[in-house]
Formats: sequence, C-alpha cells, structure tokens
Amino acid sequence: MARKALGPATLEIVQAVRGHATGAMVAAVSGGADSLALAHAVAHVGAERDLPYAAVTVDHGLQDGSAERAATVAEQLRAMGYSDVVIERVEVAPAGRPAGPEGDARAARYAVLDAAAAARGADLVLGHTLDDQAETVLLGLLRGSGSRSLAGMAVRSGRRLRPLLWLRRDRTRTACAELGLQVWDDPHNSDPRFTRSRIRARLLPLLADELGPGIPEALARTADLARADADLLDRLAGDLYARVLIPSEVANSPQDRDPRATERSAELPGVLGSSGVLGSSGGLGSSKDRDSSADAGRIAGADPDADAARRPGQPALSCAPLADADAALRTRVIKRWLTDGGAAEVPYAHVRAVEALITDWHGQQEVQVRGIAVRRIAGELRVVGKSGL
Ligand SMILES: Nc1ncnc2c1ncn2[C@@H]1O[C@H](COP(=O)(O)OP(=O)(O)OP(=O)(O)O)[C@@H](O)[C@H]1O
Repeated sequence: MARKALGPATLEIVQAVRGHATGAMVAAVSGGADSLALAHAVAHVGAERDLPYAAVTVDHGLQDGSAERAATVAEQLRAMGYSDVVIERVEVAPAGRPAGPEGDARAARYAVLDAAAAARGADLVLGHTLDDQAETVLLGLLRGSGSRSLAGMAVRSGRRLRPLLWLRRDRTRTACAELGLQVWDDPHNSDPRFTRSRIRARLLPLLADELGPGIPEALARTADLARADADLLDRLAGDLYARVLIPSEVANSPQDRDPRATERSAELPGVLGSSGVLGSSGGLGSSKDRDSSADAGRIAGADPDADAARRPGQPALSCAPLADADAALRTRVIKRWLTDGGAAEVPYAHVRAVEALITDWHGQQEVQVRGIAVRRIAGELRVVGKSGL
C-alpha cells in the first residue's frame, strides 16, 4: 500500500477504525463510498498493526452487471493491499416472502458476511455511518416502534463492528475523493419506491431546511439513549421471563394448575362467553349463545378438549406475577414467549390482546396471534394450537 500522507477525511476514518480494531478484520464492501473508505482504513490499520485483514463483496445478482461490478470492487481492494478478497454470490429468494426482496437480500448478505468473519476469527467491519443511524431511527419512529427499534445499531454487536457510526456520510465521500477511489452509487439508495430512500433524499433535507442543522446527530443520540434503555429493559425482562415460565412438563400436568383461577372462573360465569380479541371467529363482543358453564370448566382445566388442544412441549406463562409486573417488562415477556412458541412476527395489537388475558381477564376465548393460538387456562397462558392468521 502506498504510504503517502492521508487527507483529513481519510485520516478521520482511519482514526475511527484504529479506535475499534482489536484483532483480525473482514471488511464488508459494496463498492459505495462508505465501505470503500472503510476498506481503505481497515487495510491501513491492519498493515500498521500487523493484524490480519480480508474483504468480502457480495453479489446479489439482482441488477444487470452486478458480477462485473463485484469484480471491479475486488480489483479496487487488491489495489489497496488486500490479498484475501472474496466475491460471494448469493441467491436471493423470490419476491413475496414476508421480508420482501430487500429483506431477503439483507439476510442472505449478512449470512455470508458473518460466516466469512467467523471462518477467520475476525470482526466483520461494516460501513454504516451516522446518517444510516439517523435514517434507521426515523424509520422506527414513523412505524411506531418501541425503544429496541429506535436503538438502531450499536458500534459493536458480537463480531459486527461499525466504526464509522459517529461519522457523517459526506466524510466517506470526501475520503474517497482524497484517495482517488472510484465510487459506485447503488441506484436502490435513491430509488423513491423505498421509504428509506425518501427519508434520505427528501425528509432529512427538509428537516434540516426547516429546523436547522444537527438533526442527524440528534437522531443518532436518540438511538444511543434508547439502546441503553432497551438493553436494561431486555435484561430485566429476561429475568422475569425465567421466573414466570412454567416448563412444559409442569404446564401440561392438570394437577399443577393454579387453583385460584378455578375459583375465579367459577365466579365469572356471566362473562365467560366473551369472544377472543383478534380471533378469526369474532371481534370484541360477547357471544351469548355459548355455554358459559362449559367455558368455566375449560378455563379451570376440567375440559378434556382443552387438554387435547394443548401443544406438547410448550411452556406456559404464569399470569399472576405478570399482572404485578411493569407493562414494559410484561409486554417484552409476552412477545418473547409468543416468538419462542412459534409466532412468526408479533404485531403490537396482538401483544396487547394477549396482555389483556392477564390485565383485563374476563374469560376471553383464545387469542389468535400470527401462527399460534393462545388461551388462559387455570391462571396460565398456554399455546393451544396453530392459528389461521
Ligand atoms: N453487497 C455488499 N457486499 C458487502 N458488504 C455490503 C454490501 N452491501 C452492504 N454492505 C455492507 O453493509 C454496510 C451498510 O450498507 P447498507 O446500508 O446498504 O446495507 P444494510 O446492511 O442493508 O443496512 P441497513 O441495515 O442500514 O439497511 C456497507 O457499508 C457495507 O459495509
């Protein structure tokens, strides 16, 4: 690698990598300005510290000429001093899957990038910048997400390292100009069909025009604060989950059921016919023609049908301690339990409907979540089968 004086933007990026490099590194390089500037810095720091370094570029095969582009990126990397350069061709699943082609491409990309880093015992070094972080936070806000989503990306997450997360994107472009690197601009990044592209190209510039500079930095700060909160809450929720989870052997044994629920349901014959929230068979109203005494028996665990419908090997959740818990922890526990139980994705409304079985219990029927059906039986939440949702 040529050893001439580094330009100011290049030096900033090298400093960022110096600040986080602890061992072998694999740079993930798309050929855009962020990852090319990053790749240069990884090679620079690897050489000066005698750390092994490699680079991977992923060809998703989604655009014409993608193979040639990947070959060009590989050439640029070798010219920077890389001897270990890998072009990974990935198959992206057909459109129509829940994540869509973008999500599929991302999942396939991360799978090969993570594997390349793991095979070398290296950190996977990614070129996300502060602007990417700001866009992520805005996307989360606009979707009505919780603090985990607002938390965006961490500089380090396992083997994944994002040393440029506190640098503005224009610095990487300037660095590439300083280095004489030819940058590839992904047409997807400016394609107005993608929400992220519109946020990048229109919304953030509009916010800067209307509110002045510093918005991306403020959003990145929001991510940092939200991440600290989300980490704490996730840890506390993990502890609570361990306390309220009833292993499947116990959950499936009728004699271990909470007798208080039996008493309670016996006191509530008049409301036990209420229809399950979000159930495919009904809305929120009560179905008057149901046999409330049969429901009372089912909730008390005396109905053999309820036993037959229960999924074997599925742990239950104890309702009483969850009723006393803070909502932030309760909803996290519910979401995790539903996901562990086989729910594909859990929309907020479904978490709230399951939560109502704990906090607003009046004998509801089963709640249908994505992929599974949940009921409260004898003071426990149980997965009782698959849902049609
Ligand atoms: N085709 C690719 N090959 C190798 N690395 C890539 C590729 N595309 C993206 N990367 C890596 O991921 C970083 C972020 O790129 P980009 O924002 O396009 O991807 P992303 O991972 O989908 O990000 P996000 O999670 O923000 O959507 C790049 O700087 C680069 O390090």
